[in-house]
Amino acid sequence: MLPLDMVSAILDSVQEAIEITDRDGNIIYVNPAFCRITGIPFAQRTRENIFNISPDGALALALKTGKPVSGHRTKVGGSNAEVISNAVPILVDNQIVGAIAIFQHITDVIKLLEELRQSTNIIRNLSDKFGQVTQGKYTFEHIIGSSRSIRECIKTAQMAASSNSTVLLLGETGTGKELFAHAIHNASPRKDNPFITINCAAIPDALLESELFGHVKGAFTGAIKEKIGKFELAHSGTLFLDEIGDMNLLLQAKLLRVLQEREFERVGSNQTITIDVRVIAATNRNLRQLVREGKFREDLFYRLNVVEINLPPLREHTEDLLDLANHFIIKLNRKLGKKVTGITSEALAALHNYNWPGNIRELQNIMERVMLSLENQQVTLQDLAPHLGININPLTQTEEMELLPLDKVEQIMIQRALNKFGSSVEGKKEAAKFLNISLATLYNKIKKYKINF
Ligand SMILES: Nc1ncnc2c1ncn2[C@@H]1O[C@H](COP(=O)(O)OP(=O)(O)OP(=O)(O)O)[C@@H](O)[C@H]1O
Repeated sequence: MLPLDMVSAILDSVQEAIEITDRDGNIIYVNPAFCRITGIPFAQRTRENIFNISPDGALALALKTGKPVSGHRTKVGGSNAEVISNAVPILVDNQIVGAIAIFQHITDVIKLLEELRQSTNIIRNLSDKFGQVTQGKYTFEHIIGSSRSIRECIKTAQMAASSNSTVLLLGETGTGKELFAHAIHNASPRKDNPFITINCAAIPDALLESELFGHVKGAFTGAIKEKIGKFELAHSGTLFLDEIGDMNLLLQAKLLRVLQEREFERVGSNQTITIDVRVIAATNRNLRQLVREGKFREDLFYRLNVVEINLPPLREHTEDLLDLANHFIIKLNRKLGKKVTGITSEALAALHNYNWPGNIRELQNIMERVMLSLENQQVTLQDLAPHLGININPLTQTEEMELLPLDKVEQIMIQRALNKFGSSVEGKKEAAKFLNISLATLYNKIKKYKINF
C-alpha cells in the first residue's frame, strides 16, 4: 500500500480534475486541477453532497448503480465548466465506500475533435482528389497512321502541344479525339501534372456545374460535403472537355468566363479561385451548325477554337487500315494471349470496302471479336464477313435458283471481285484483271450496276 501522503501528492499533481465522495455522496476531496477547471475552491466543494449538487453526474450514477460510468458529458454542478467524466465506485471488501471521478474539460476535447474533423476532411479531400487525378495515358507514338490526313493532324497537334493554346478536336465518334488529347498533354510542358477528363454529355445538367467548378457544403440539397471541381483538380495540368457540344448555354457562359479570366467560384461560394489550366475540348457534333442554330455560343466557339484539329473518318484514310489492323492484332494478342499472325489480303480488301460508321473504335472492336476465336493463324475474309455485313458467297443463294439473267450474274461477279481485291485503284486493277475486262469497262459496269462499296 502506498503511504497516504504519497497518494495525496499524486492526486494533487494530476492534470485531470479528480473528485472523490464517500458512500453517501459527501464530497471529501477535489484536486487542484478540479479547482482550476471549475473555479470552485476546495473548502467550498467539500461542503457539498454530490446528490444535491450534481444528481445526474457520473459520480452520483456510479454511487447509485455501483457500476463504472465512462464518457459521461455533463456540466459540473455549481459551475459553468462542461466536462467529460469517467467515474468508478470505490470498493472495499466488496462494499461501496465511495466513488471517484476523473474529468476532462470539454473545450480541450472539443478542440481535439475539431482538429480531428479538420484532418479527416483534409484526408478525404486528398483521397478524393487522388482518385480523380490521372496522367495522360497515350503519346503520339500510340497514334497509328501514315496517311496524309493523319500526319497533318499529328503535326498540328504536336505544334499545339508546346504552347498553352486551347485546342478543339473535331471528328466523328471513334476517330481518336481522346487519344489526341492525351498525346497533346503528354507532349506538353504540363505532362507531369494532372490530366483530367470530363464528359459533358454523360453528366446530367444539374450536376455538371458542380463537377466542373466544385461546391461548398450545403450549396444545394445533397451537397453534404464540399467538393473540388475538375477545374481545380486540373490546376497546372490539362482539362479535357469531351462532348463539349452537349453543354447547356448557361454553363457555356460560365465556361467562357473561366477561359477568359482564368477564375471562377465554387457553387455556393463567393470566394474566387484562380487557376492555371490548359483546356482541350472535343465533340463529334457540328459546332458551327450549333452556333448557327443558337445552341452554342459563338464567343465560346472562338475561344475554344484557337487550334482546330479535324480528325478524318476512317473511310477517308483507308490507306491506314493495314497498319491499324496490324497494330490491333499485336495489342490484342497481348491482351487475349493469342498468336494471330496477320490479316489476309482478301480480308484487308473487305475492310477497305466497309463504311466504318464507328471508325477506328469499331475496327478495334471487330478485330477483338474476331480474334477471340482465332489461334495461330491469319484473320481471313470468312472471319470478318459476319461483322462487316458481307455475304461472302452470293452464288450459293443464287445457284439454288435455276436461272439468272446474265447481267445479274455479271453484277454479282463484279461485287465479289471488289470484295476480294478492294476498292482502291490497285484493287480495281486486280479485279479487272481477274474478270478479264479492262479497267475502263470495270468502271463502266460499276456505274451501270450502281455497285456500292
Ligand atoms: N490513330 C489511331 N491509332 C491507334 N488507335 C486509335 C487511333 N485512333 C483511335 N484509336 C483507338 O480507337 C478507340 C477510340 O478512340 P477515341 O476514344 O480517342 O475516339 P473519340 O474520337 O474520342 O471517340 P468519341 O467521340 O466516341 O468519344 C480508342 O481505343 C483509341 O485508342
